Amino acid sequence: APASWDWRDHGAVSSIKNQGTCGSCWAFSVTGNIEGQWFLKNGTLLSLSEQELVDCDGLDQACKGGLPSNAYEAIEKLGGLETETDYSYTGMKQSCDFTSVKVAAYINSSVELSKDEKDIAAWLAENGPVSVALNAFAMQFYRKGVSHPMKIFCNSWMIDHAVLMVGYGERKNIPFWAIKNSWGEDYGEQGYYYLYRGSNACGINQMCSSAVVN
Ligand SMILES: CCC[C@@H](/C=C/S(=O)(=O)c1ccccc1)NC(=O)[C@H](Cc1ccccc1)NC(=O)N1CCC(N2CCOCC2)CC1
Repeated sequence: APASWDWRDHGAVSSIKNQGTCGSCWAFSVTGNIEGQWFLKNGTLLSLSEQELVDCDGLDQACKGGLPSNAYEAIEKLGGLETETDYSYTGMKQSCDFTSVKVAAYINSSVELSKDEKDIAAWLAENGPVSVALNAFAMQFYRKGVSHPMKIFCNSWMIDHAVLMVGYGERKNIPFWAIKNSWGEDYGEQGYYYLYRGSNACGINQMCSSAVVN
């Protein structure tokens, strides 16, 4: 795998979004992954709808949380995702307003990735941004630089947030993951969180997944 990679350099990542007070991070993680998969298959970068998942994904709990694995299944059943413009974000659960006529992107299946950070980096560089989940404790106090929280402050078994891994590299010999968050542009470094790579920090390696677009 390349020593570093960043899908933002290849046009596969949409702009930073803001989930607001709704616990819909799981939906943003999944739309970010599918935006990347769709771009790499069809050459078009779309901004896809999280609100469709909040309102219409009955396997998840809208603003009270969800799992990417459930969301992929729900998207397959619904038939795809509408664009952010067609089904815009309100940050509150409403009645489902999905219409298959407006589907802009669809998926065929999904995959769970290896839990080995070397394999995850190789998969990412080859296939696109990855939906990941982690313990977000350190993220809440993050401002800039490569976050390397002590294990006691970032328990790998208390995973409570879902985000999008868009790249990896090294800063002053410190290996990092570049992570797209959904807490707005003012968060961290222009909306991004940089986490130490190589010690399974905060459980980042535990739940890596991606949609598959054939
Ligand atoms: C209230 C939900 C908040 C929301 C988004 C987080 S957040 O708001 O961005 C945030 C996270 C951490 C600190 C501060 C803010 N978190 C989630 O959606 C997290 C994300 C996650 C956690 C663990 C593994 C994978 C993904 N998921 C969850 O919170 N849930 C996962 C599914 C679970 N279901 C219960 C019923 O039976 C089926 C499963 C409900 C809770």
